[in-house]
Amino acid sequence: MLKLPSGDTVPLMQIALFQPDQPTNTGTLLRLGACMGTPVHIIEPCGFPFSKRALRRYAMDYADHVTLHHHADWHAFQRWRIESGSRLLLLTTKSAQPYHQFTYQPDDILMVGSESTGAPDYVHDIADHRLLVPMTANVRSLNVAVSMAMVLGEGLRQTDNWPEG
Ligand SMILES: C[S@@+](CC[C@H](N)C(=O)[O-])C[C@H]1O[C@@H](n2cnc3c(N)ncnc32)[C@H](O)[C@@H]1O
Repeated sequence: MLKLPSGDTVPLMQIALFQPDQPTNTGTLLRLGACMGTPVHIIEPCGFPFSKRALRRYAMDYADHVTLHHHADWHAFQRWRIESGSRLLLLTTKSAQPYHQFTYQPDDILMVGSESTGAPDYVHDIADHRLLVPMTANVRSLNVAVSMAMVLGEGLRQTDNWPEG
């Protein structure tokens, strides 16, 4: 759920980046959030200095059009998430659940792991569901932003929650 300043809540899919390493990927995901009207949560520590200047450098002016939540650490994110009551869906190559055969809810939180190490066990343990984008054999993984774009697209398609142009 997204809480509006009025206190009302609206069901809205949100995306979360667990300890991102690469500012260019973070910029791409912020741009995705800006274009899809999807709030973005960034969970520290990041592998780069997090600043308004860095965001504008990598997300350009799209940084001005995204609802961004910056969490000091995993515990801060978890506190917010539990209060939100939304499901946490972790995108991971370690799942056997294909993302396109999963049923989404309009207020799901889609999370990606860091580029270098993915998500640690404690995130896997707490996730409500873990989703895989099926790949060909002998490859390791998709780019983090590409995997999120695919899954977010399917989630928005199923819930018919596209942004109004
Ligand atoms: C570059 S990958 C991480 C690779 C990392 N070395 C590992 O072992 O998890 C970064 C993130 O992209 C997402 N990702 C990449 N490919 C994926 C796939 N095929 N299915 C689901 N998530 C994927 C996951 O969230 C992953 O944590």
